[in-house]
Order: sequence, then structure tokens, then C-alpha cells
Amino acid sequence: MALSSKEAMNVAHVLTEALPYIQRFRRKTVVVKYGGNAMTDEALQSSFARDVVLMKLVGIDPVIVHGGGPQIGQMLDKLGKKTEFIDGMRVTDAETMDVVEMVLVGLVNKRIVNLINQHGGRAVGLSGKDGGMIRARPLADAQGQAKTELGLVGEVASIDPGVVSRLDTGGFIPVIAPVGVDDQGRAYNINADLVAGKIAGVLEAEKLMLLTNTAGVLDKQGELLTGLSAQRVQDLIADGTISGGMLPKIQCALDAVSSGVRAAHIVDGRVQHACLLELFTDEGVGTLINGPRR
Ligand SMILES: Nc1ncnc2c1ncn2[C@@H]1O[C@H](COP(=O)(O)OP(=O)(O)O)[C@@H](O)[C@H]1O
Ligand SMILES: CC(=O)N[C@@H](CCC(=O)OP(=O)(O)O)C(=O)O
Repeated sequence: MALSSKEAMNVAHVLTEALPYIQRFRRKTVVVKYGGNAMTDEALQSSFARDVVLMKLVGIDPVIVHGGGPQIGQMLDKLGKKTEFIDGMRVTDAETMDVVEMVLVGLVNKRIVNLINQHGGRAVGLSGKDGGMIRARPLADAQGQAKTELGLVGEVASIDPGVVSRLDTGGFIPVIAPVGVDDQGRAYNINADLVAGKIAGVLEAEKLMLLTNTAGVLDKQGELLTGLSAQRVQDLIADGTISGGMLPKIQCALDAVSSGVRAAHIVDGRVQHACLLELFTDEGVGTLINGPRR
């Protein structure tokens, strides 16, 4: 059926609004952290996969880092194993680590790869072990002391971006599970936000987008905070407004912008086509944490 002239104008308006953004982001890397809480609904998963394929087709290099916290939780539940979080990090003993790796690398990673490929992309799944990409060490506190109470929870010691760069230039879309490995070959469970932030920094990404299950960072009254400076973030952590799973997210956004990523956005993954709306519209969505280069 033909479009009415009003509908046709709307389509033309949307396409022309997108044009400067498509030009600006061409050949630039955009790292998308796809949170486990944002991947629960089938229609949303498809809209995410379509967004990623479209980004690649218009010349952007999307790099996907995924979580899977709720999916790990469900599997541990089925196995009758209790799990506990401290400041947004899952306490990980050796048995839990096996489940984390099975769920993230075996299940969630391949689901995302398959979904992107079903929508016409060419995705390749990796964990931090592949190509020696993510070197890990035990997560440390602000004083550099290992948080031994967390067990095999890691942080990124270094990233070798070689495999990701080669996939990008070969027309593939890298999909990365947040498991790292130390010098002895021991696997570590790393919060996916932290991996996404570091990868964005190493790749000198134009943007880091963190898809989650809230509208963005909310204040105490539940109102969306559309833009945040590093100082404001520290105040919001100190007064308890930012807590739990939002802590590693905001920390990684700050790290990314301080290491040269132009902007980090915390975006509502429950909204269809959240990635495209953020990238290609004047309004954008969610909470923006600006880098010094902007
Ligand atoms: N100030 C805040 N604004 C928004 N969410 C917050 C805030 N403080 C804590 N949170 C919590 O952080 C959660 C997002 O983190 P998390 O559950 O780990 O998501 P993901 O699986 O996407 O990484 C929100 O659902 C919310 O419960
Ligand atoms: C150390 C730690 O907590 N690791 C996370 C890894 C997955 C993750 O980050 O998943 P989301 O992004 O969906 O929260 C976990 O075990 O749940």
C-alpha cells in the first residue's frame, strides 16, 4: 500500500535526520554493552540484532560485549547452588566459575551471534580467552588490595585488540563474553560493564553504549538524569543514589571517557531500537557521560 504524503514526509524526515550521524560515525567503533537484563524479551532481542546489522551496513564498526547475570542466576538456581553479590559483583567460587563460563560463552554468546546472523549480519563469538584478548587479575579495591572475598572475580589487566580489529576490517561483528584469563591460564568472571569500558578505551571507540533495564541513571525521586559529570557521579555514589549493578556501569563509563572514548551512554534496553535512537536522532536517549574531547 502506498504511503500517505504525511507518512512519506515522516519517513523522509527520519532518514535525513539520520544522515549527519551516519556520516559522522562512518568507520568509527561503537562498543555496545548488551546487559543480561536487556535481553529477556524476544521482540527486543530482534530489534537489537537489527540495529547492530544496520550499524555495520552503514559503515560503523559495532563491537558487542554482553552480560548474562540473570541467565547465570537461573542456571545456578536449577543446579541448586546459592549465589551472592557484593557491590554488584557475583561472589565466584570454582564451581560457580564453571557455570559462569558455560552460560556466558556456551549459551548467551552463541544466542546473540545466531540472532545477529539470522538478521543478515556476520557475527563471530569470542570469550576473553580467544586470541589471548582479555588478560585478567583478581579484582582489587581502591588501595590495590585483591578483594579475596569475591573469589574468582577479575578485572582487566590488559586487552589485546588484535582479533577484534581483524574481525572488524573483515566485515565481521565481534561478540565478546566477559571471561578473562591470567598468566597461569586460570579463568576469571569479569563484570561485563568493566570489560566493555576497557575495550572501548583500547579501541578508542567513538561511543560506549550500555544497554540496561532502566531509563538511565535515576535520581532519588526516580527522575532520569540526562547528563552527568564525573564530580556529580561521585556525589551520587556517596549519597547512595547510585548503588548495586549501577556501580560498575557508571565506573566503567567514567573510565572509558577518561581514557579517550568520546561519550558513554547508559541507555534503556527495554525500548525497541534503543541503539539506533541513541546514535541517529537529535534527542538521543538515556544518561550521557561526556568525555573531555567533546
Ligand atoms: N541511580 C540508579 N539509577 C538507575 N538504576 C540504578 C540506580 N542505582 C542502582 N540501580 C540499579 O542498577 C540496575 C542496573 O544494573 P544491572 O542489574 O547490573 O543491569 P545489567 O544486567 O544491564 O548490567 C537497575 O536495574 C537498578 O536496580
Ligand atoms: C563479577 C560479575 O558479577 N560478573 C557477572 C558477569 C555477567 C554480567 O556482567 O552480566 P550483566 O551485564 O547482565 O549484569 C555475573 O556473574 O553476573
